[in-house]
Amino acid sequence: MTDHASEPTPPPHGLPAPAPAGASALPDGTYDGTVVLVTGGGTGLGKAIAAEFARLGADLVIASRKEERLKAARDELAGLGGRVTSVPCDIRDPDRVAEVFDAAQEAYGLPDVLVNNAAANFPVPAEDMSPNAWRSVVDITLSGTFFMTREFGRRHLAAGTPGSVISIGASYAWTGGPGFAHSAAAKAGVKSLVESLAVEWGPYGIQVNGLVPGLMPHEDMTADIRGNLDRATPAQEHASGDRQRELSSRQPALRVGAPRELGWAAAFLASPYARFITGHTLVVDGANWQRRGLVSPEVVTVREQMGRGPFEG
Ligand SMILES: CCCCC/C=C/C(=O)SCCNC(=O)CCNC(=O)[C@H](O)C(C)(C)COP(=O)(O)OP(=O)(O)OC[C@H]1O[C@@H](n2cnc3c(N)ncnc32)[C@H](O)[C@@H]1OP(=O)(O)O
Ligand SMILES: NC(=O)C1=CN([C@@H]2O[C@H](COP(=O)(O)OP(=O)(O)OC[C@H]3O[C@@H](n4cnc5c(N)ncnc54)[C@H](OP(=O)(O)O)[C@@H]3O)[C@@H](O)[C@H]2O)C=CC1
Repeated sequence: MTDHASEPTPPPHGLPAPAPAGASALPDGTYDGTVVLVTGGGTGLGKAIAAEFARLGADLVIASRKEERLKAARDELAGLGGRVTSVPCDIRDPDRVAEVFDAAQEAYGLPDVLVNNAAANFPVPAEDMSPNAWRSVVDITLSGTFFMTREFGRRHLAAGTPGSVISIGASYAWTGGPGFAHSAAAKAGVKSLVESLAVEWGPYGIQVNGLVPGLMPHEDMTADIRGNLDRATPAQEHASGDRQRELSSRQPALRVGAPRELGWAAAFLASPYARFITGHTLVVDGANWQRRGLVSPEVVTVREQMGRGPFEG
């Protein structure tokens, strides 16, 4: 019998690194002749998702509020493959949403794939959250996602054509998100929409799935979200540029995710190789959301974590 106790244990090394940028598991040209609409496609994870579709031949439509960002991303994405157009839009406004689809149809045709990536979020203790702060996050994240999805569904039902919707979620849709009550509630709504609409629209050939990123730092992160990461890591780590290493040490994968890993998952979910997958939300986070310790850590209130004093009413 082997005495395992006497064998030295190799140090943990985490999950392997992803394939290099520019690689793809899907055949070249998988999205040739296909139109993909990505909300929030001008920044961060939305841009990374759009890039993977573009590499596989898709024509892209990216939509969000800020025209300058969209233009910069459009130029970047245009170098990857298909054509790219951008349409300024606040997804909270159903009329503007309809105009995005009109513009997309005029440019390339009715989008075959919709990626609901745009969302809003900032950490705030629930007792400090103003009604407008709540509404802003819930309206963008949940209502905006619904308005986009409804418009996509209506147009495909009218045309009798199939389609695929991917809505970007967050793992606190299952767990709750202390300090992010508005966003967690909205993302729980998004997950529920995925499940409802997959059944409603399956008979019409429309797939509806969710896709959840883990910690995937990128240069476009808002100051609010970046500030939250700063709280999670010691100040000297930011100064020395070692924050990435510090963040990695807090993940079961012993590394953070690369945005392209989310892009690859999106490209798979909307592809011909995933036609029987619908109503599902796929989590791409190296199992971080399932993490539990043998011993529970000490409770620290959200106010304390954010360095806030007592509630002042
Ligand atoms: C680390 C864990 C992450 C968990 C996973 C999820 C991640 C993400 O979702 S990351 C995506 C983050 N990206 C964004 O949020 C991009 C878009 N966001 C924004 O543009 C702003 O953050 C926005 C939502 C505040 C902008 O919406 P807009 O309607 O233009 O907002 P206003 O500036 O008018 O503000 C509305 C309302 O919200 C209050 N508010 C804004 N920031 C904060 C804050 N940091 N803390 C508390 N309250 C905030 C603002 O004061 C307004 O309320 P009133 O003052 O009562 O009018
Ligand atoms: N980064 C992370 O660690 C995680 C991210 N997520 C989710 O991933 C997705 C992408 O996040 P990430 O790339 O990090 O965030 P970003 O802040 O980079 O992207 C958010 C995008 O949404 C757009 N947007 C915001 N409000 C509106 C609006 N009212 N109408 C239209 N577009 C809007 C923004 O563009 P503009 O300002 O031009 O309108 C921006 O392009 C989101 O759904 C987020 O909730 C989930 C878990 C973790």
